[in-house]
Amino acid sequence: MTNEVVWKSLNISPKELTLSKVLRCGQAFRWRFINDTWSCTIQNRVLFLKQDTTQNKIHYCSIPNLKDTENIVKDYFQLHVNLTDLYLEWCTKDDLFTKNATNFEGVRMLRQQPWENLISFICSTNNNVKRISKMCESLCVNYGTLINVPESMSDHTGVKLEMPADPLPYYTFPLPDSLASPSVEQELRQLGFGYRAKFIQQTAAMVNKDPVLLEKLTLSSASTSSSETSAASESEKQQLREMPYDECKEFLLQFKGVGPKVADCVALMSLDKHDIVPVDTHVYQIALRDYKFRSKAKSKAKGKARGGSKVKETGTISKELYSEIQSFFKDLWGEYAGWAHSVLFAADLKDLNNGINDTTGSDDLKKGPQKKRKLVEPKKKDIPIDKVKEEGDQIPMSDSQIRRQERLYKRLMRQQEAVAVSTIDIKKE
Ligand SMILES: Nc1nc2[nH]c(O)nc2c(=O)[nH]1
Repeated sequence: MTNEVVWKSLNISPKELTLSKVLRCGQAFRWRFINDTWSCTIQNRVLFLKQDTTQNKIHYCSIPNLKDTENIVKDYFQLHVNLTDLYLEWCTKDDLFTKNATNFEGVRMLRQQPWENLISFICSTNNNVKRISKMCESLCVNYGTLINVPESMSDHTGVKLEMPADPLPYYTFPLPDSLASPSVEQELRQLGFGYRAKFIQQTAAMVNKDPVLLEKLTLSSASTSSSETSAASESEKQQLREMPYDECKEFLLQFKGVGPKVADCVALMSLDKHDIVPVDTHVYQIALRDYKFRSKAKSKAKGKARGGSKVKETGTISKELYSEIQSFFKDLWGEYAGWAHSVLFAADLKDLNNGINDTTGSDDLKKGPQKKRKLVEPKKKDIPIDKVKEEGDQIPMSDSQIRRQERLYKRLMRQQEAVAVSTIDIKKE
């Protein structure tokens, strides 16, 4: 590899893209920020980004210096979508958006690789951003491929550049074949993944043994088209990004550890389903607390209007309530509802708020009006929405913690329809 790096620039204002918000708002989990530079491995390169808000520029370069990096950046941030116009539209439609999105400009939806996104959100079940990030990093370090970054490089004019000093090497996110072997489950347990270890290994094994699944989930370039060398026939390929939402969701739900919320996060964050709002505790709380959402089904059936009463003691909600909340936001914000939700999700995260939202002194996210819930058996068809309370915030977790989580989780998973809706736990980071 030549030690030459070429920094290039895109003209883009913080209103259109604010890296410090977007790369920390619970969509992607592997971005590092060192010496004013963001970096992450993406499609077999390390991508470096610097934002200059005064000049309305984002500088980027990659190692190795590959020709398609500009396309990768534009595609990853979906720069063809005018976010300023979308904010204006959401503000016109929704006064609360106007109020809550203040200071949250430039939060756009990333367009991530579906395979990585799927595994990251399997990790996100009952978890917080910090721990999800540690797990993703751990997957890369243990199962990814090293990308060598020289300490010093020159730019294309020969001027010597110091790369941001980073003590940690860069690894790619592992492909399914690296995670598919049965021994991976035990290894991941030892690394502190708990019950997620099994889901990751099983999902990887499913994808690894089926060329059609592999093709659909591991897109090789920024485009939606598949590679010409694929073993899958045209009809089998049916690209997920072009598929209708229902079919796409059905496809995602076949994987282990994937429930409605995880599937919706992948549909929104990787597969162009821009209108989809993944419903978890926090979105549910935003609906109740800020939007005074009330379930119509409930008020019709029992003459009672409080949506809050619909989260059962099991911490689950019905499929109907899940779709009711999803439709509520879609009706409110329109075809980019999923993007709008991400702005409010970011605004609700304390890490991005310098503690402004730190009303409880202990949580990742603002607290809603919900009562403490006991964990009891959910009914069939209920979707677990709430966090399972965790005692520790560090990985590896203790064996007893893992066993406890497994017991709780298995109990929920036993129910026919009660597949996991992952949440970010609300522990302080
Ligand atoms: N509803 C959402 N849930 C999330 N979890 C997570 O890690 N990110 C999100 C998100 O953006 N929305």
